[in-house]
Amino acid sequence: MATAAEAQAMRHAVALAARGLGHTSPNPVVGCVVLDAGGRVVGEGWHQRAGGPHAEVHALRAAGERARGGTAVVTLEPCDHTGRTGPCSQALIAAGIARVHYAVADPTAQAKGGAATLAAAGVAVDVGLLADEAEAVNEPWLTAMRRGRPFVLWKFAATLDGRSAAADGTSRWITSAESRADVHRLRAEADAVVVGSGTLRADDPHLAVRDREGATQPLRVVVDTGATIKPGARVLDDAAPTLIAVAEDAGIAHLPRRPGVETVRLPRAETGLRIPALLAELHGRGVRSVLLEGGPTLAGAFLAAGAVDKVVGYLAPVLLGAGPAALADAGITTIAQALRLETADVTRLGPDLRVTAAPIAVPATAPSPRRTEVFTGIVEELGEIVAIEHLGDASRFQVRGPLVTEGAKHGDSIAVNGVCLTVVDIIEDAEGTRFSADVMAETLNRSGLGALDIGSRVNLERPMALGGRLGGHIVQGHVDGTGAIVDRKLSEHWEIVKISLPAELSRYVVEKGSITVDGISLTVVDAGSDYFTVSLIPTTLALTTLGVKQAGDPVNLEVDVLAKYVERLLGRDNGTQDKEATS
Ligand SMILES: NC(=O)C1=CN([C@@H]2O[C@H](COP(=O)(O)OP(=O)(O)OC[C@H]3O[C@@H](n4cnc5c(N)ncnc54)[C@H](OP(=O)(O)O)[C@@H]3O)[C@@H](O)[C@H]2O)C=CC1
Ligand SMILES: Nc1c(N[C@@H]2O[C@H](COP(=O)(O)O)[C@@H](O)[C@H]2O)[nH]c(=O)[nH]c1=O
Repeated sequence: MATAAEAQAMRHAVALAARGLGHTSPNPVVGCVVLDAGGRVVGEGWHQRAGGPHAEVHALRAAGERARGGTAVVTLEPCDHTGRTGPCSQALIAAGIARVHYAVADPTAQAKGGAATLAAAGVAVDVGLLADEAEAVNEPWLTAMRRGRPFVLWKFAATLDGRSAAADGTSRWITSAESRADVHRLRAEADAVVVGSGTLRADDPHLAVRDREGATQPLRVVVDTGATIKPGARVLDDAAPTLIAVAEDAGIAHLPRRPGVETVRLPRAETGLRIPALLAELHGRGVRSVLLEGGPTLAGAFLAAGAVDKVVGYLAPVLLGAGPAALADAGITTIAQALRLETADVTRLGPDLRVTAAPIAVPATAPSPRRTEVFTGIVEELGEIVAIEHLGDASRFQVRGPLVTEGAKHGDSIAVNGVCLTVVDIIEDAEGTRFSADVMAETLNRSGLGALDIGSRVNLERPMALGGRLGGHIVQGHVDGTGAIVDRKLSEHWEIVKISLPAELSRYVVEKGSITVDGISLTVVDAGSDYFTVSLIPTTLALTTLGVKQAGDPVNLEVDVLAKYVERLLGRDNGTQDKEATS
């Protein structure tokens, strides 16, 4: 339990952290307040710039000897590593701090562990004080660390009838001076401001921060597949650095070559450049937060890629009646696919309204309203879990699987150990291409996915394509239950594996029938009331999880859907059928 003084100190620490916004990338913003043994504030500080002292060091310096026996209140778990500065955990121990309250755990493998080091040194450690506030101030950095790509805030300015420009393409200005000044605050807090080539041509935008003293200028990024930018474009001046993203085959001889202006070649998508590749490039350059300033076409592509974390719309009491909408095609064709947002804030700015909202996370393992996928149980690739992030009672898995990830996009399905998951993100960087997918608590509990760890191998299969071969049998990717490997017996050419079977599933399992084990379509050799056996050929052993799983390891089971239909048609299911399936 925190005292009132500690809670007040944390509130102040969050405000201190906010002072670093826009200056600390690629580091987080962090605030710290030190209380002496009597609960009086004796030091405070915040991380002011990357490479500079951390918040704890500033606060401890200010407190001096008064820190001994006192409490440090800090918005993020103190770091445990030596980077450009020493570990804060050691600094706190050396200063004689007796208790540490930190609000949010550090999600990075490099820095986390400070809490454990402090506890091992006898410091009392508490986590979670004002965690929501501390999460909010560090949202861009935390999102970037958790998702492996920069946080993206899409900003647009629109008339009350939803237009972002007039019919002739002019759009200056729809919103008021107050709103536009607020946009410069957003630019100052962002590491990069991004626009598409359409906006570049229509507006010749400048994209730098203006009228904000001490602001760190963001990287100006133009997404210009064909390198159409004119040498005299305003973004090419020296007010801020500029990155021109072009296609791998674009001619760039005419582009200016001077300090502050860089060109990067990226792979093409169906339209324009690949958004995940753009974000990976920016992430690699230390960009943790992107302000996407449009226009409507590029914003649609970001949304379709699942790459918008927050939206801020400035709505002006203006009508145009014609002209481009604030958002162009985002891959949504029917109302069931509408991207629903949760409004976080509505503020009046002069005559305008500023609405801030975030996409509502749809549990990715919920039945899709859009389609029913069909798998065949022929595993395409043995993938690997490379990260697991805990999001409340759900988990976000990052899975390495270059084959199934190729050409995949946000919203696609991939069966992971026989569980149909929806791709949230495609992540491309030096570590290779991965996809991330969310798994609800219910699925974690009811399938073997909850037992997976970083490094676990997983069977991966994309849904069957129209006209593809049905190599195995019809697999839905809806796990009915879990069994466990009972034993494995080697024979000369194959291995007989015995797997335990939950009692409620045994009626669907018959000799020579089909069953899906961890997403693999297999033929049942022998079926008992609480077990079945399958024989595995060397190829299956080499290419799937069943080659490595040992006695006691859990496996996901999906019984043959035909058996369920037969049972229902014969009226023998007592209405219980399939209610237990996980997804
Ligand atoms: N009110 C507001 O907030 C804003 C209004 N506007 C207005 O919007 C209009 C311009 O909008 P628009 O033409 O949609 O321009 P965009 O800025 O959205 O640029 C679209 C272009 O970006 C390029 N691009 C690169 N990669 C991709 C990708 N993956 N997906 C889609 N496009 C990609 C494409 O051209 P290519 O591949 O050839 O490079 C595409 O045509 C102007 O009238 C401007 O005034 C613009 C911004 C904000
Ligand atoms: N029209 C419009 C906006 N347009 C956005 O501002 C960009 C111009 O930036 P700059 O050249 O730096 O002033 C332009 O390209 C587009 O992205 N923004 C707004 O807040 N309100 C508006 O009414």
